[in-house]
Amino acid sequence: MATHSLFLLPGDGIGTEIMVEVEKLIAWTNSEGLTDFSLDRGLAGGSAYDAHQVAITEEDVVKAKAADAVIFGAVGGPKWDDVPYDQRPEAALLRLRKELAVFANLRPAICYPALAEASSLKRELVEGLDILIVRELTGGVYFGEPKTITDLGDGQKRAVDTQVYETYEIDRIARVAFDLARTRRNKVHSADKKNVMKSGVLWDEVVKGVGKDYPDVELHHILADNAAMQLVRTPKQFDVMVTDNLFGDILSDVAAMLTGSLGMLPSAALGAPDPVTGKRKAFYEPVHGSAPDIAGQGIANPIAMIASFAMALRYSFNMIELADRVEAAISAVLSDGLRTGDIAQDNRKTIGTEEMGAAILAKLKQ
Ligand SMILES: NC(=O)C1=CN([C@@H]2O[C@H](COP(=O)(O)OP(=O)(O)OC[C@H]3O[C@@H](n4cnc5c(N)ncnc54)[C@H](O)[C@@H]3O)[C@@H](O)[C@H]2O)C=CC1
Ligand SMILES: CC(C)CC(=O)C(=O)O
Ligand SMILES: [Mg+2]
Repeated sequence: MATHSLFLLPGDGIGTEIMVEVEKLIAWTNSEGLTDFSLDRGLAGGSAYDAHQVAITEEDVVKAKAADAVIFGAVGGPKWDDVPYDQRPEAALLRLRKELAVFANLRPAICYPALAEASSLKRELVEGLDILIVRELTGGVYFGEPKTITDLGDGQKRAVDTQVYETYEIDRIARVAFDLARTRRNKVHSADKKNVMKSGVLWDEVVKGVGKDYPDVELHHILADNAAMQLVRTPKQFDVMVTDNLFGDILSDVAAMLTGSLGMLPSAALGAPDPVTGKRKAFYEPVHGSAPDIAGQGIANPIAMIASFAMALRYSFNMIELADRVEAAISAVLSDGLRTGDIAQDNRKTIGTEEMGAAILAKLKQ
């Protein structure tokens, strides 16, 4: 029997295209005896809806919960704009995050040296950039109730989303951020909107309380709108940024562009360690979506997906050396000048998804 189980959910659009490249990589690490992964595959999002009229089947939710790690591509697309709201593709993702209770979303934004020119910011602003956004993933306004649209008559409607946080949810994500800061540059920025939101007031109070247990870590408060501005003004002032579900979603897309492209940003979503086994539920996915504008053309950048798999090696399986090797292979192909369209500079020749995946695998084999 294989030592570790992976459940693959490619999803929709470019999700399916980039997952193929990760599968090739896993086939190689397994064949070399570097890993011993068993693989199972399921459907999520529009692909599940087309097959079963649900965003994800109960069977696939059970498999996701049982796996040592879930590797997820991306879901969504205009094809499913008119499906019932609770079966829209994104519902699969939110349900999996909630049911796996993977509350801690690590979104590292690293600017690879060869890509300093690919960012929309000046080289000196992003060269050497290494920041980590720690996003709360299972609470806040994406999940809060009530969540309704009410018909008021006279052509008027009222839409309500509810932002809710409880102390324990803020406390546990803050501890993840402080613990990670200790392995980095000992600095945490906590971003909220305490000037206008009660949830922000509680967020700040709890984060400051947790900060007392980490006197060696510098804690800075920042309003989330200013955080967005500072990320593009002087991004290197940040080390770890902890924030809620909505602000983390937005701020991590901003951070992505500092690295050259949304196609570069991986993520890990982790649950609390099991009190008996110490194992965490874990969910790995690129930060980007299903990119309907380029889906089906074979031109998506697979790096965020492959780097998400590297995060699985690091965080779920403690295979640090192999994770380092995968990341070094990514860095090496970029240094060789290989580029997908999203990270190409100066009308440089570009390669497709498959060629980029193959080039990374070839570097790994060296
Ligand atoms: N985790 C997930 O499954 C997510 C799903 N979505 C869904 O994806 C769909 C499309 O959303 P968008 O707002 O367009 O966001 P998106 O992230 O799919 O695309 C935004 C832009 O970035 C480009 N891009 C993204 N990933 C890329 C890659 N790997 N290589 C090259 N270019 C890349 C796209 O071509 C597009 O121009 C929607 O249905 C949305 O709900 C959005 C974000 C996350
Ligand atoms: C369905 C969305 C919440 C996905 C997204 O944009 C994200 O998690 O970054
Ligand atoms: Mg997002």
